Amino acid sequence: MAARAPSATRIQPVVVGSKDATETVVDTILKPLSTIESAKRLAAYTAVDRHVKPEHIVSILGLSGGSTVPYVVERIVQQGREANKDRVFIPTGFQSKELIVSSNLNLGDVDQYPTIDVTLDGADEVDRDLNCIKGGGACHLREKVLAEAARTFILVADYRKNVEYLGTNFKPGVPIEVVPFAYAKVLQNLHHILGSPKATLRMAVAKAGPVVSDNGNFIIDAPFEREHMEKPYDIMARIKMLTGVVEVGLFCHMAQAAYFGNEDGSVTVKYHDGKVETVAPPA
Ligand SMILES: O=C(CO)[C@H](O)[C@H](O)COP(=O)(O)O
Repeated sequence: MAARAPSATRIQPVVVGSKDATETVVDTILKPLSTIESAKRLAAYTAVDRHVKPEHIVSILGLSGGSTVPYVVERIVQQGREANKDRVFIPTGFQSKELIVSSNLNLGDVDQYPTIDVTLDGADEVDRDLNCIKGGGACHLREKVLAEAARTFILVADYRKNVEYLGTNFKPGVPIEVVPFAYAKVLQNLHHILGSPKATLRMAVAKAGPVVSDNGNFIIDAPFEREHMEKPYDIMARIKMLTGVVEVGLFCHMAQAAYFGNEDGSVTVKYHDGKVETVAPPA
């Protein structure tokens, strides 16, 4: 099944718990898809068409949070009830769980399914080696668990996320989940030992105080200079060694492929072996 061309007038789906949930439902219903949303959807549809075949009736799929993954679910739902009746979908947290339930898909847990056929996930930025920054939505601990559990881990994003080096467009820094008791010490270590003087505790927007993850932890955003981001595995390992750090939002050597929707309606597919493919816009 070929992905449909993005349309400037197509209605954006209303998604329970999306990052845009602050918009009213009426605004969301009336708003046509922007170029960026079209790009996200095109990448998501193409990835689903390639990795979640209608004939793959029995499969376990991991789904993350973020604003791109709802388009993954939209495409999976379009495959129909029969294709989805025996599939099990594993969420990473509140948002993706709501999405699975409201889409009438079968909900599972990684406790029951520690091996997952395919995990599809968004990303904040992806480099030329398919290393990525994740955790803009503070879900990266669970997302990493589902990425590791997956036989195939696929990234889906729009063109802004397709970069040579991490940190090119995504400026808040590397998301780091920390145990609340340890946050001040981890911040101090990031500032003075690991070379991220601007690392900050992420504050909530519609609540006083810090963002609290689905695991009850805090999130630190730590920007690093290019020299560190060119070797993301090294800096990830050093951050992870700090006492109190639960997980680092750098996913290195994990993805098999990344799908990027482009402004012109094409999709760039990058593979872990360095191959790059351009899927032309649908006629
Ligand atoms: O890592 C994530 C959540 O922790 C998201 O995948 C990432 O923030 C990308 O989000 P979006 O699809 O909204 O751009």
